[in-house]
Amino acid sequence: MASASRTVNLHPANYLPDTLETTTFDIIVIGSGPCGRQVASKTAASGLTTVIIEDELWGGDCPFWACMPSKAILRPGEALAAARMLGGAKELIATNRLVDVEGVFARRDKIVHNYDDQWVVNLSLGQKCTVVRGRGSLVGDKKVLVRNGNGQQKTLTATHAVVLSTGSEPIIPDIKGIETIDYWTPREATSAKSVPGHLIIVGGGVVGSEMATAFSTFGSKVTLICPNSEILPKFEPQAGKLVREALTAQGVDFHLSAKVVEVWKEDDGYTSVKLTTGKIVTGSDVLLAAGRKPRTRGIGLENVGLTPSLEVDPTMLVKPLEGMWLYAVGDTNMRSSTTHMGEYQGRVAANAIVARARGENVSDTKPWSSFNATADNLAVSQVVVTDPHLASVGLTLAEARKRGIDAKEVAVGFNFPGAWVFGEFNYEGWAQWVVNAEKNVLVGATFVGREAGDLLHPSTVALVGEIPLDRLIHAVPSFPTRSEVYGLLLEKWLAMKGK
Ligand SMILES: Cc1cc2nc3c(=O)[nH]c(=O)nc-3n(C[C@H](O)[C@H](O)[C@H](O)COP(=O)(O)OP(=O)(O)OC[C@H]3O[C@@H](n4cnc5c(N)ncnc54)[C@H](O)[C@@H]3O)c2cc1C
Ligand SMILES: NC(=O)c1ccc[n+]([C@@H]2O[C@H](COP(=O)([O-])OP(=O)(O)OC[C@H]3O[C@@H](n4cnc5c(N)ncnc54)[C@H](O)[C@@H]3O)[C@@H](O)[C@H]2O)c1
Repeated sequence: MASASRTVNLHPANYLPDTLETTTFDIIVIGSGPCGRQVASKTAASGLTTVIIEDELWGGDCPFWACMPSKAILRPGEALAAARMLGGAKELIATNRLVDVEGVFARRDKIVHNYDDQWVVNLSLGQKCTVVRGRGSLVGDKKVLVRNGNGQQKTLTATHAVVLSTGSEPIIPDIKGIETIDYWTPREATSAKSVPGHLIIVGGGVVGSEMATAFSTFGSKVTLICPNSEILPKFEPQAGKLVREALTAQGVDFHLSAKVVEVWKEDDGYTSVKLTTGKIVTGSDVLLAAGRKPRTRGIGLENVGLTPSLEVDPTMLVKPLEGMWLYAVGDTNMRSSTTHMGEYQGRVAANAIVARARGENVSDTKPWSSFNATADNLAVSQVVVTDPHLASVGLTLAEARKRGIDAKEVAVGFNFPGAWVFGEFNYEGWAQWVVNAEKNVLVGATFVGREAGDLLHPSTVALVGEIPLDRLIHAVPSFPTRSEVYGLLLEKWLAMKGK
């Protein structure tokens, strides 16, 4: 069995509620994750006094438990695989396809600063924010109680706004016997100290697919169980299929259209799971990766007449609530659970808070204004760090058509010189645009290919800027680079239009 416990360094002696010199701030932010800190840094920079409350590691999930450690453990396997495509490099790499796991974990520990959060605290202090460790909860309009484990507590008052940025927590599926096993959540996977013999992953979304990629390069046998007919169901079906085929080639077993109905512990310490298909799979460890829900329990929403599922307007103001003082950003509002989109919401919320504090009315702003998180609806971008990467922005073809858009699909492969230099004529990939044919602009894009995540951003820019595709032909990709795929997409689209 792999061990899951971690030591974290919280510096608990510092920044306690009793050390606060005042209890009144212009802005109170609950949660020091990337999204809360984004708001706080901007409100503080504009001269509004801002306090951040945090009851775990300062910095939230992204730097310690989520984005950074997951990408840290994925990158070595990916780099090795990329080098193995190249004659002249592959001969120098051991034929064993596994990474050096101890080295990978040591690098991960460095990247997460050994679970010591002082560097992020220093960032917040440098941004002129007041820092306080404890659990925050709403106790009335603009009133937040901060309480720590030692019984210290203070009630803080906001003169302008309270921002909820409390993040999300894993959904634990309702499976018979689940309470009898010692399962992993994503935290135990990204902070693993040893390698499971056989990891069973429940859920075929982003976490499930990324962790299947990582642990198979560590030498674990991996079985992934997904209730949908294809993995990564939020993306283009062809993209999920390509990632699954690559993982299958790497030795991962898939059970699609299957749910776990029961789990139990075997006498030898292994865990068995029974599927809706009747099959039983036995492994050393189980990772639950079945999605996330807002971390809103126990934060006092009932004290201001709200329920745990928060709805926000385009400025991130919580609806329906009088007084325009409560905002929710990042995973808390579950609009799109990524760091970059949550930080974007944080920027929009900060703009609105600062403007409202000056007495401006910013509630009826147009899409794409600095007070309106329009991209949440039209331009969500994401790179799934599987091997190959799955990078996407905007709408899928099906979503676009559902919205009544005259959407056309343009899809090409990666058979061109810029891709050949990354392998030996064997760089495999798929690029797809979803075009609004009537307006001649992009509404969606997907790229699948090894290390292809960075190909996405030009499409995001074209989509947000609504650049006419005829104009884009003047943006000439350099030769020989993988960006040549843009030329192929454009030529295909112009041919489809008969130009
Ligand atoms: C395994 C994994 C990998 C991921 N990889 C990526 C990736 O590569 N790229 C990407 O963009 N996204 C990734 N994500 C998603 C990303 O981690 C989240 O979207 C992001 O962390 C959300 O930031 P946040 O500020 O909303 O919340 P969080 O980062 O969760 O921060 C919320 C903070 O609030 C604190 N808090 C909660 N309640 C209270 C309270 N009552 N009082 C005081 N403090 C409180 C918590 O302790 C926490 O520190 C990944 C997620 C997972 C699970
Ligand atoms: N690279 C990145 O940007 C990155 C990486 C990891 C996570 N994240 C974010 O973190 C969030 C959480 O990721 P996630 O993979 O947990 O969620 P997800 O929503 O991406 O996928 C959840 C998966 O679990 C399945 N599922 C749901 N109920 C189930 C059940 N009862 N049994 C088995 N499977 C079930 C779903 O069908 C889906 O395939 C995502 O929103 C994602 O955007 C981002």
